[in-house]
Amino acid sequence: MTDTSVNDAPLVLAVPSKGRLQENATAFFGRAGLKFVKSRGERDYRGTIAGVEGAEVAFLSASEIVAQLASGAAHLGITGEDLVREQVADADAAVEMLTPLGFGHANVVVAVPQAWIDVRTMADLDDVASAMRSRQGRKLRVATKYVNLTRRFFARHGLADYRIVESLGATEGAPAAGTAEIVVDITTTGATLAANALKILDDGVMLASEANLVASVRAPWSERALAAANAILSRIAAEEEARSVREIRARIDAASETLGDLGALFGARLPFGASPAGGVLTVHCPEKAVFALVEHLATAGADDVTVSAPAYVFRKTNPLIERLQSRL
Ligand SMILES: Nc1ncnc2c1ncn2[C@@H]1O[C@H](COP(=O)(O)OP(=O)(O)OP(=O)(O)O)[C@@H](O)[C@H]1O
Ligand SMILES: O=P(O)(O)OC[C@H]1O[C@H](OP(=O)(O)OP(=O)(O)O)[C@H](O)[C@@H]1O
Ligand SMILES: [Mg+2]
Repeated sequence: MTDTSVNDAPLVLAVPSKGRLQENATAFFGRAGLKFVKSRGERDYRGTIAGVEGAEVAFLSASEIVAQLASGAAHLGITGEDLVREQVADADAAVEMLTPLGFGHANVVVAVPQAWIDVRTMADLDDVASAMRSRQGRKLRVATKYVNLTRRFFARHGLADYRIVESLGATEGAPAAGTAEIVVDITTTGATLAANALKILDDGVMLASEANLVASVRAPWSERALAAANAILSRIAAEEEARSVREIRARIDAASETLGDLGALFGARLPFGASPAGGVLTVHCPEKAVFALVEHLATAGADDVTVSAPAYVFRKTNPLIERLQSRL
């Protein structure tokens, strides 16, 4: 590749196109004003973003998104932390988790048959595994698709007498089918474990996962790609900030300096600066502090106190872009 092509490489944003994360991920980008355009119709696996220059959208499965972030084929993507920790050998070197997204919650857990009433902890499981090994000469079989997470977690608990049976689906059925004694799998409601008469060990939660916005450290971060990332991340951050703040406007007799330190008192700030006596004051404050602040302003003689929820709050810089830049 020549220098110009590297400098020109577009940003690739990888978006779940199927499975559990698809709907929430699409809604998430929609809230941030990021609308995907598929020029060749619904089955097109490549798209663009309306109004964002230099960005391509790749529609992929959650696990393929991890692979592309790890290799550097995609710059940004949404995927589950479970898949990142499982699929990427040195995840912290290859990718940066920019922010958790509040959906796609699921735990990766160690589950054993409910009938094993004396087995409640990893230490109990270790006893079972050692006994199987010494009395029956065979190893405890663990059905899972989370091979690497399982090896790491079992090693941390000093459990060595086991063998992994790789599972590609319907993992919870393995004990009943006789292909493994226990399972490591992901769960949200617990319904599938219960239906298969399995229980989670007390200390058997290996990872509490949720969907994350993830950046690739290895992708070709051309100037063009960085500019596109800036446009995307500033919209996402503006929507995130807007969701957590309320804007309060009021006519007030006193100058804003006489109101005390609104930052210390309410976690609020004056985005457009201090207001003079007899002027209009604009305050941004956390949602939970709204009524306390309104009462504080009323005490100072405020009138027409109007509270609204902004759609976006754009700042010169934002935590997402700062996190990304700190890694490039
Ligand atoms: N109850 C759940 N079960 C499984 N995954 C969940 C659940 N809740 C949230 N997730 C998240 O969704 C991710 C994708 O799971 P999903 O089953 O949708 O994948 P998929 O689209 O079938 O992809 P693949 O074909 O690669 O398995 C999981 O890795 C996890 O991070
Ligand atoms: O705790 P629950 O709410 O019951 O969810 C857990 C189930 O969901 C997942 O399977 P999925 O439906 O994604 O099918 P898959 O195994 O084909 O990915 C997971 O592998 C469990 O089987
Ligand atoms: Mg699945």
